Formats: sequence, C-alpha cells, structure tokens
Amino acid sequence: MFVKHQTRMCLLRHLLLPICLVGFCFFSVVFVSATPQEIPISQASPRTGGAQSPGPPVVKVVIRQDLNKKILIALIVSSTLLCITVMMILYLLLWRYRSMNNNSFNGIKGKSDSVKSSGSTKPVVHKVDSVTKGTIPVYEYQLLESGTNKFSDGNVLSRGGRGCLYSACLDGKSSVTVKRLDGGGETDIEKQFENEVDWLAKIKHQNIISLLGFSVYRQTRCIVYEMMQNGSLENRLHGPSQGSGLTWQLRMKIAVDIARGLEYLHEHCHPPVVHRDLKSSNILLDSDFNAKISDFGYATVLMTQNKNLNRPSEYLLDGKVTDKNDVYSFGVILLELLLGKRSVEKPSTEPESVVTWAVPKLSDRANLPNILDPAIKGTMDLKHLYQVAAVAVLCVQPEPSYRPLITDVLHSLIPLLPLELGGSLRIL
Ligand SMILES: Nc1ncnc2c1ncn2[C@@H]1O[C@H](COP(=O)(O)OP(=O)(O)OP(=O)(O)O)[C@@H](O)[C@H]1O
Repeated sequence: MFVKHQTRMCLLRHLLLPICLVGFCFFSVVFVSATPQEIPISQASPRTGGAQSPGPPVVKVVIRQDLNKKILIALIVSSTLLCITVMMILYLLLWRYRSMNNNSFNGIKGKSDSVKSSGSTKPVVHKVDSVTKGTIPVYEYQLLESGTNKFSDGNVLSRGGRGCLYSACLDGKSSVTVKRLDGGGETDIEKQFENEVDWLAKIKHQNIISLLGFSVYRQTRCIVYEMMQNGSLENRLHGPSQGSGLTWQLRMKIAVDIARGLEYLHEHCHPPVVHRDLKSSNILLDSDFNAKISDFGYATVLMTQNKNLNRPSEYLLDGKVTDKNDVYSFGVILLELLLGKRSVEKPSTEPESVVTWAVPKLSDRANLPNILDPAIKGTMDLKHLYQVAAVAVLCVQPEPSYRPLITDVLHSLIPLLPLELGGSLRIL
C-alpha cells in the first residue's frame, strides 16, 4: 500500500507541470474566444414624434486587421497545445523507460515493483511485504555500495561461481555480508536469487542463516546476510588450519546444529523444504561456532546438472527429490567431520567421494581409529566415536528408504553432546 501510494505521488509530481501548461493554454483560448467578435456601428436617425420611420440599416463593421490577429492567436495557441501534448507524451515515455530500466526486476513474485532503489542517493531502507509473511528490508543499492567501499577488492570475502561476497558496514557499527550477483537478467541467476530470498524470508531458525535484506539495481542483485565470523565449515576443516581449531566436542556441536536446522526444514516447515545443496561450504560458523545452513538457491529449483558429488546417485538417475537426499548429504558432512577428508578428493586421476573411500573401511570398526582425522585422535570416548560413525554410514546408504529420518539422527547425536553445548550429555 505504502509503495503504491508513493508511485501515485511520483506520477502526480511528474504530471503537474504539463497539466499546468495545458490548463494555462486552455484558459487563454477561452479568454480569446470570449472577446467580442464583431463591432456593430449603428447609425440611427433622430426620432421625430411617435411616427417611426424605418431607420437606416445597422451596419456591422468587422475590422479586418482584428480578425487577422485572432486567427494568428488561434494558430499560436493550437500549435502550442500540440507541442505540449507531444512533449507530454515523450516525457511520460521517457519517465516510464527510466523507471523500468532502474528497476527491471519482476521477481520475488511481483512484489518488487515496490523496490525503489535507484531514484535517490539517500540511504533509505524500505520495508515491503515479503512473498508470504513477515517483511524483508529492501536496501538502496547506494547504501550497499558505500558500505562495501564501492564493492572494493579489500572487502571481498570470497569469489563464488555466481558472484562475489563482500563484508560491509551499513550502520557504522556491526558488519554484515553482501552477496552481489551480476547478470540478474539471466534466468538462472534470477531464479536462484528469487529462491534464496523467497526461502530465507520465510525460514527463521537459529541454525539457518538470517536474511537481512536485498537490493535490486539494474542487472545487479544483492543479498544481505548476517556476518558469520568463522566462515565455512569447509574452510575450517580443509583450509590452512586443517581442522586443528575444531575439537571433538565442537564437531559434535556442529553436527547437532546442522541436524537441528535440517529437522526444522523437513519436519516443521509446511510443506517440507529440501535443501538439495547441503555441503560443508554451505555450513557457516558464527563467532561462537554455532553452525547455520546457508545457500537456498537450489531449495526448490530442479537441477539439470549435478555439480555436487555429495549428492546421492538416485538424484542423478530419476531426478526425484526427497528429504533423504539431504540426509545423505548430512552423512557426507559427518564423515568429513570424523575423518577430516574432503567430500570429494581430487587426486591426479579420478575424483573419489569420501563415501566410496570410507564405507568399506568402516565395515570393520576396529579400523576407525586409524582413519580418524589426526587433529582429534584420542580425544573422545571410543563408544561415542563408533556411534557417530554408525550414524554416518546409515545416512549414506545407497537405498534412500534405508536412510534414517533427520529427526532420528538428531536424537541419536544429542546424548553425545555436553549439556553446556546444547546436548544432553552430563560430564561428571
Ligand atoms: N554470511 C557469511 N558470512 C561469512 N562468510 C560467508 C557468508 N556467506 C558465505 N560466506 C563465505 O563465502 C563462501 C562462498 O559462499 P557463497 O554462498 O557465495 O558460495 P557460492 O557462490 O554459492 O558457491 P557455490 O555455488 O560453490 O556454493 C562460503 O563458503 C563462506 O566461506
């Protein structure tokens, strides 16, 4: 409503000048037409007595010079009117073209007609109705531009396949993360952008990344998220620190956090949501190592290509997507946490999935301590280790129906996590 009102006001403002000019011309015409057209000159003879003799005829004298002047005025007025009408049409067309160009986005299911992000340089944040419920702040592009030092290289957190991620300071205090996607007209990027914003606008959970807002400017789409200071789980496990900062307990906390986020998607969202792109690079860690699931770009989009080898084979075969797909991906992450190996190792020849590498070895649990991530060797109760490994193997079963529900996974992990980290394990 607010945005519609604003649009109407803006239209009125733009039309005011032409309306005034037309009004002025209209009154000029009325005024000219209201002046006498003829000047009658009567030459009546003096009346004598009661007898009335027919007087001489009234002579109407039309002054020729005056007539010419009126024709001239009429011509000027009509040509001015014509000019103004043409100008008004051109002006309206130009205004419409400019507003379409500045805000060509028709996504978020039509809601972003309301996105008025480029008209002014004022750093204003509007709140508009989200797709379904709640509100999503719409940031002015200029605010994001200044918050990221004009999207400078110094602010780049990561360069992804679909765009760059920047750190930004929007209110002068806390920092946020801005994902900038260029090529918004391309349907693939547009769809992912819409998916991401649509889903995150609806989903609010402690273990799912928070959407702070978005912006649409020409072909550029930006999504603003909360800052996750400890980056991705992938980077923590396989980056320079090689998992040394992640203790056994912290790894269990991360596993439980992910399972909680997934349980929310599968069991508490109506209809259930399948993430479809769960992997360690999409698990983000905040300053307290709380894990949150991110990247909902594929949450409902049917994939034609499968870049993610974390995904189970049936995904490729018949394209059916069930919540068990996410359970498989969760199992892969659990194996990464236990073994410290990447989901897909890329040696010189064939890439090998951690599943095909680890599952045969895990058939004999006595092998487990030998293949465990060296960073956590000897730091946990062996019974707990076997239990977690058994859960991981169940999750990556080739047959989806043999995999457990994420809620069962969660409830088998909670007793292994200390009370102070959100589990139910009491350490005496
Ligand atoms: N909110 C955030 N706070 C801090 N770092 C983040 C945040 N979001 C993403 N990152 C970092 O940026 C990396 C890339 O994230 P992004 O979502 O841009 O990936 P992507 O471009 O979708 O790549 P891919 O398609 O391979 O998943 C993450 O792995 C993480 O390290």
